[in-house]
Amino acid sequence: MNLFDTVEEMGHEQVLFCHGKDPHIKAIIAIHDTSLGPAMGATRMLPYVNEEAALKDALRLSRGMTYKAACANIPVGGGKAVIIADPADKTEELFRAYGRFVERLQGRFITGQDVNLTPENVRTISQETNYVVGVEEKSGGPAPITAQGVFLGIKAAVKFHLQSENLEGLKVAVQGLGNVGRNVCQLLHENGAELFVTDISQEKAEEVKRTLGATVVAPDEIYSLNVDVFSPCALGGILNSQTIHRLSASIIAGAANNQLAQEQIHGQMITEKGILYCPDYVINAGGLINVYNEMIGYNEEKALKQLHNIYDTLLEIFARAQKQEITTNEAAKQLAEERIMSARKIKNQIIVSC
Ligand SMILES: NC(=O)C1=CN([C@@H]2O[C@H](COP(=O)(O)OP(=O)(O)OC[C@H]3O[C@@H](n4cnc5c(N)ncnc54)[C@H](O)[C@@H]3O)[C@@H](O)[C@H]2O)C=CC1
Ligand SMILES: O=C(O)C(=O)Cc1c[nH]c2ccccc12
Repeated sequence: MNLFDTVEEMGHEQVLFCHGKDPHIKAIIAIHDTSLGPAMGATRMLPYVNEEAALKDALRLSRGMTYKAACANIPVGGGKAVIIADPADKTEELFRAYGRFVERLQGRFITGQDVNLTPENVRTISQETNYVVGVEEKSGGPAPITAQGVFLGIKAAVKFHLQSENLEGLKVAVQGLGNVGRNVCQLLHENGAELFVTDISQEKAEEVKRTLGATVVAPDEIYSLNVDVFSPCALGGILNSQTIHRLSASIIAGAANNQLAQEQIHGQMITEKGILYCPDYVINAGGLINVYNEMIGYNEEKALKQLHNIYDTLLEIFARAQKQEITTNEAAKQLAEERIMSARKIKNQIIVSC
């Protein structure tokens, strides 16, 4: 990968390679765009197969955060960080060292808990920096709010694509029953939907079967079920050339980040199959909305209003995509870029007039 060509093409402002010998640490902080405000994005820890995979993840996730904030109409920018390590090798020193890197950015980047980090790990990071939000005790964690946003997204997609405002009897396949997926299942069940679920944890699947009457399937079977909605709430990259042709759902609406393995190619394949795709960074903005409001002083009414905007924003994106004959992903990107451009113009006007 030619690094500067890639960041130029993707539009990143800054990429930081954080390295330390004692304690040993390798982390990448990617700051995509701060036109709308400081870059926000949670930190994940994974034993990436190689450094290029880690960099790609950080670059793509941070750009997704910029679009997420812009589509949610929140005045923050996009960033994301990855710590390259096996979660089995976590130490207090590692998290403290990472916290010092974040502190040195003096608020240009604000982070929190993502894949493989616990609230305790985030508390350790916050011993070295104030630029951490969303530690569980304060707000109950962002996952339940993210799930509410996904639920609203499913409702918007059902209204647009199936011309129905009622979820009664709707068949939904949920992949991943973690903090978000489990809550999505609960909301769907309460609204009369029929659930088909999978998780690599048999225990989690059994719990949802027992409490919500869901049908449990093996992880690989989730794609080919005869359902109305496929809701990916586990991993990224699951919409690819192997899986898309197996789908019979007419709507894709889930929480996972980076669902499309390759945005253009797979976004197009989905559209050609007549499937309505809810762009991941639009439908899963609830977590960001929650931590942002926590940061500025939580006001429930305001946070819920922003959350409910996910419904209208998705309807606007679906209509735009239909009208211009583009993918929903392209329509969402257009909307985000328009908002960022106008924020930049206003900033420049202020600078010029001073
Ligand atoms: N927690 C939040 O507020 C937000 C989460 N997201 C994204 O949503 C997704 C889910 O997040 P959480 O629920 O917080 O994570 P989590 O780690 O609590 O849950 C993920 C679940 O997926 C399961 N899983 C992993 N591989 C699987 C496979 N191959 N097949 C089936 N199940 C599998 C895991 O066993 C786990 O139960 C992630 O991609 C995350 O990046 C996005 C925005 C906000
Ligand atoms: O939506 C995402 O991918 C996020 O990273 C949202 C998020 C959850 N917890 C946080 C803490 C600080 C900044 C963003 C987040």
